[in-house]
Formats: sequence, structure tokens, C-alpha cells
Amino acid sequence: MDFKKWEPVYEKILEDFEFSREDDENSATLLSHLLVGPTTVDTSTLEELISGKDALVCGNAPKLEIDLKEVNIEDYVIIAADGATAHLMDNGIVPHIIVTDLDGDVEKEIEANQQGSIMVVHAHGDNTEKLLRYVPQFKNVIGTTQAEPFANIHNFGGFTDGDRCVFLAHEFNAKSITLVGFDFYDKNVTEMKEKKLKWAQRLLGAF
Ligand SMILES: Nc1ncnc2c1ncn2[C@@H]1O[C@H](COP(=O)(O)OP(=O)(O)OP(=O)(O)O)[C@@H](O)[C@H]1O
Ligand SMILES: Nc1nc2c(c(=O)[nH]1)N=C(CO)CN2
Ligand SMILES: [Mg+2]
Repeated sequence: MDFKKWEPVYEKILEDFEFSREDDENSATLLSHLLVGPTTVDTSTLEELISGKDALVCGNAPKLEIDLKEVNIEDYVIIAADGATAHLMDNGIVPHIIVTDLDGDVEKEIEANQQGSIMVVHAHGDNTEKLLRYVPQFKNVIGTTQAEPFANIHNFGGFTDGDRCVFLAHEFNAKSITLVGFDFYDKNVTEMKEKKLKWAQRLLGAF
């Protein structure tokens, strides 16, 4: 993602949620420092996994369980958005890639990572403690930010874990992108979640 294209959208998100850009940037700097040595993988790993493949992006809406019955898992490179990982793991499915800001069931993500999932960990102004606690427990991590990318911190575009999965699949040239477990009109969510889902829906409108 060309940051100059993403930046105006990012500025609107910052304004809408009253997030601090400086906090996002500081968090990204922290993640950059945490990602040293053998914990990291190159983006070429994502390219190899995704390019030319049919991607299945798993969101964490309650309908995930029903949606999964409609697809043949074996046909896809599986990209899980944060909390969707736990549901997949409970059903014996280890995602190829997990996109997370570490506010889901991270213990399940650690388990998945130990079984081969690549972690795409997102730094933002409200998850620095989670980064400090969990990133050292992972291997095969790629760091992302919603602010300007630098050094080992990337910005593939997107905001919520779910829509960032789709931007990632697009960035690495997936042949097709299928969504399961997405329900933008879920009423059993907090006001904050509802607002984030509106942004996810809006951002996915670009595809
Ligand atoms: N009805 C839904 N409820 C929850 N998540 C949904 C829903 N529909 C789509 N999603 C997508 O699934 C992703 C993972 O959901 P999860 O419940 O783990 O949320 P989360 O980790 O709190 O999300 P985020 O950190 O992005 O706010 C969300 O980021 C969102 O894009
Ligand atoms: N600063 C900040 N950025 C975010 C946040 C958040 O809570 N705070 N949540 C996200 C996932 O929905 C993505 N980005
Ligand atoms: Mg999350």
C-alpha cells in the first residue's frame, strides 16, 4: 500500500476515534525494537504463501461457524483475523497467517504460532502493553502499523484486524479473496465495535 494513498483515510480514522497519531507511531517504534533476530520473518514468506492462491479471510462474527461449513478449507490459504483464530483452532484448523492486534485469545494464537502460523502483529496506540507481553513469546512475526511504515514495520493498509487481512491478501496478489465470519450488522456488539465494523465495511468497499 502506498502510504500517501492510505494517509488521508488514516487521518479520518484518527479524527473519528480521537486516536493519537503520536501514540500509534511510538507503539510502532516499540514493535520495531521488539522484532529483532530470529523472531522475525521476511515479507517474502507472505508472498510465497499468498501469491496466486485463493485466500480465505476469517472474521470473528458468530456466523463464522456456519460459513466454514460452506467452504472446503483445503482449497485456501487461511488468514485469520485475531479472535477467529481460537474458533479455527478449536476445530482443528491451524491458520497459515494470523493478523492481530493482540486483543483476542492470544494464548490460542501462541499455540497456533507454535504449530506454524505466521503472525502479522499490528502496533497501535492502545496495545503497547500487549506487544511487550506477547511479542517475545512468538516466532515468525511480521510487524505492521496504521501510521507511516519504516524499517521492519509495514503498512499494507486497513484498520480492523478483519479488513487488514483483506488488504494483506490483496497486497500479496491473492488470486481470489473469500470472506467468512463477517457480519457488519451484528447487534450483539459494543458501541465501539459497531463503529469499528462500520469502518471495516467502508474500507472493504474498495475491493
Ligand atoms: N460481527 C462481527 N463481530 C466481530 N468481528 C467481526 C464481525 N464481523 C466482522 N468481523 C471482523 O473480525 C475481526 C476479528 O474479530 P475479533 O472479535 O477478534 O475482534 P477484535 O480483535 O476485537 O477486532 P479489532 O481488534 O480489529 O477491533 C474484526 O477485526 C472484524 O474485522
Ligand atoms: N489507536 C488505536 N488503533 C487501533 C485500535 C485501537 O483501539 N486504538 N483498534 C484497532 C482494531 O480495531 C486498529 N487500530
Ligand atoms: Mg484485535
